[in-house]
Amino acid sequence: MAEKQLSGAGLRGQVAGKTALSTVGKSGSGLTYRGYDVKDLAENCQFEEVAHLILKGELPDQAQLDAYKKKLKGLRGLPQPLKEVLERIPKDAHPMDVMRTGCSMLGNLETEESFDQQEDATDRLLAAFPSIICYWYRYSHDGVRVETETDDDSIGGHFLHLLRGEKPNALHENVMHVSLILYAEHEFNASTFTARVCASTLSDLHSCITGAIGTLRGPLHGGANEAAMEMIENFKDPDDAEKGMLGMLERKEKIMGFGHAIYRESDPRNAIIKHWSEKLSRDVNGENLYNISVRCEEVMWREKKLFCNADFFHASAYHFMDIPTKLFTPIFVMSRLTGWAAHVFEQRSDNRIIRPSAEYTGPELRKVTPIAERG
Ligand SMILES: CC(=O)SCCNC(=O)CCNC(=O)[C@H](O)C(C)(C)COP(=O)(O)OP(=O)(O)OC[C@H]1O[C@@H](n2cnc3c(N)ncnc32)[C@H](O)[C@@H]1OP(=O)(O)O
Ligand SMILES: O=C([O-])CC(=O)C(=O)O
Repeated sequence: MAEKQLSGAGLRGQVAGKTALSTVGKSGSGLTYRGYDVKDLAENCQFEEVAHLILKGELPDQAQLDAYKKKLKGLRGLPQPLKEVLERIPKDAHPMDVMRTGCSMLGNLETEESFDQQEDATDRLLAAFPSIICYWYRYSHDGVRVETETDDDSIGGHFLHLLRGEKPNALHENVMHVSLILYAEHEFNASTFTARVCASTLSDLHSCITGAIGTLRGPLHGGANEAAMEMIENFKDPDDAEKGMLGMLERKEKIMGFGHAIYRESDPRNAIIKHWSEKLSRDVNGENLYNISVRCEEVMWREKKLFCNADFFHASAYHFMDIPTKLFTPIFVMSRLTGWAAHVFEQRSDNRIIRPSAEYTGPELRKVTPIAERG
């Protein structure tokens, strides 16, 4: 893959630190986690294997995977004070705000007292995030206090089970593995950089992750999958989508789910999730929405040479699994936690406080005028 010329505002193209965790947009492979191509991982691994790779350095063998899953299963329960906080968050709150509060509250109840607790604190969050979002969602929307300690085999299965009140089928659990793998890690993206800046002050893990959640929430980053869904569900058919997209382009509107800060001609995660979106569409008679999405992709490439990023076909894939649109970005959190935390560990292991300089554009040095003489 050709590398994009990176320069200009937004720190684009500037190396802000070192990482051994992933490569993005490098020749030979679009995206690697610790040397493995994301396509290879998505085809051959479960998400828990990839979480182990990112957080602990290597893919697990079978015994290690079984032990890791057992550990995570045992960490799904929520403390009563956290449940009480979740019950007080209104139904119309944004689920990303619920995630942010849930993470922060857990940091009060189970504070990371020293850095040697960092892996356990991360595993706890990994197991608890689906419980947090579903506990709030089911309580606020259905009046149900769900039992979060399920025996589901996987994090994605646990999430879908709590959300729907019944175990997911194999296809849906498999797509969750793929999706969580695709979203797990992405070098110095905005939310990860937030986590690293926070870590560089020697702050605690929950603060780093809470800040990262807030950064991921925006529509230019993780929030794009929700924004893409809101756009495509308003189109009647592919021709209507083409007309709508052309209008948006003419009005110079940003179209969510397209473009990327680093990739130039494709996001390697797109083809993978697109494949699964198509498969899911056939399962639920969702061909029209899938075809609308494909037409959007064609129009954006033809008109602007802009391609779908990881978020665009995630919208239809999640929709076909009957996941409410506002829960799309919290799924990203459940996955990206692995990348964020691994970057926090990496920052801590070789730390210097991150403190860049600014180019000053304000007034020259001046004297304070006494208040009575101002105005
Ligand atoms: C998992 C993720 O977080 S992936 C990213 C998710 N975000 C989105 O999908 C939001 C929509 N996309 C965007 O806003 C941008 O493409 C970003 C934020 C992802 C990257 O921003 P940048 O690095 O500034 O983009 P880039 O330099 O490639 O932009 C080139 C030009 O294309 C335009 N452009 C880029 N993306 C889009 C888009 N989605 N719709 C319309 N125009 C776009 C830019 O406005 C810019 O035009 P200009 O030169 O006239 O100002
Ligand atoms: O790298 C980025 O800027 C955004 C992105 O795709 C991600 O975080 O997955």
